[in-house]
Amino acid sequence: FIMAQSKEERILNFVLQNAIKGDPQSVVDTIDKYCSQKEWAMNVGDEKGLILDKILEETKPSALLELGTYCGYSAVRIARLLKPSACLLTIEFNPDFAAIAKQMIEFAGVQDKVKILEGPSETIIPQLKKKHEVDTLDFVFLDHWKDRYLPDTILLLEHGLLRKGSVILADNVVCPGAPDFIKYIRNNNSFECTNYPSHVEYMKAKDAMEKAVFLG
Ligand SMILES: Nc1ncnc2c1ncn2[C@@H]1O[C@H](Cn2cc(CNC(=O)c3cc([N+](=O)[O-])cc(O)c3O)nn2)[C@@H](O)[C@H]1O
Ligand SMILES: [Mg+2]
Repeated sequence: FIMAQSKEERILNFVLQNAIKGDPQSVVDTIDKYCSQKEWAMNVGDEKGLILDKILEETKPSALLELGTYCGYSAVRIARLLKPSACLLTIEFNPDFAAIAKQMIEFAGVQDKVKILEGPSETIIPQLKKKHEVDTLDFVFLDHWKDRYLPDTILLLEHGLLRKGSVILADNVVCPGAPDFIKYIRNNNSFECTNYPSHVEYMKAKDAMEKAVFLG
């Protein structure tokens, strides 16, 4: 019985049945279509997605980290813009969501540029250098629990994962908001911050993204 599935399974099935296999743009557009017309879901979405695209095109990153894979919308959106040698590591602790994201990423054909790391960010970030052969990160996308933005940013610093020029981009700094992260990052002279006003995905409510460039 179709409604017995989870919302995330319905999103994946809609993509498998309506998007073009191997075409990441069609996967992104199809998720946006479903989530704006049928069931809202917490993807970064098309409006904030264009801001993400622009910052990626300016940064041209090779080593990327995303916190909070969910259904894989932003992993596909990011990977579609990466050069062949670039690699996005994305951390997800919910095994059901990780399984859905894996299928979404493979259907889009970007699996060679994306690696899903299953587990909580607080456990995996300290393992990135030794276990996942990361040197430093060029780009970090924060889109997981909002009260983890600050502690995980501090973990990235403590583990030497940021270098001069590393870009951190945080979703939802207005709604739901990440006030402790914003207070810290805007008052820390080692970061140069820029705010990008926008709206909550698929809604009229105000939201924003914050870019913080590490100055070393
Ligand atoms: N410490 C963590 N480590 C690994 N994965 C995590 C962690 N915290 C959450 N996740 C995963 O992030 C995914 C997405 N996620 C993000 C959030 C928090 N984000 C929001 O609540 C949110 C809420 C709205 N909203 O209410 O309008 C809009 C947005 O864009 C949002 O990101 N909750 N789950 C989920 O799959 C979850 O398992
Ligand atoms: Mg978000």
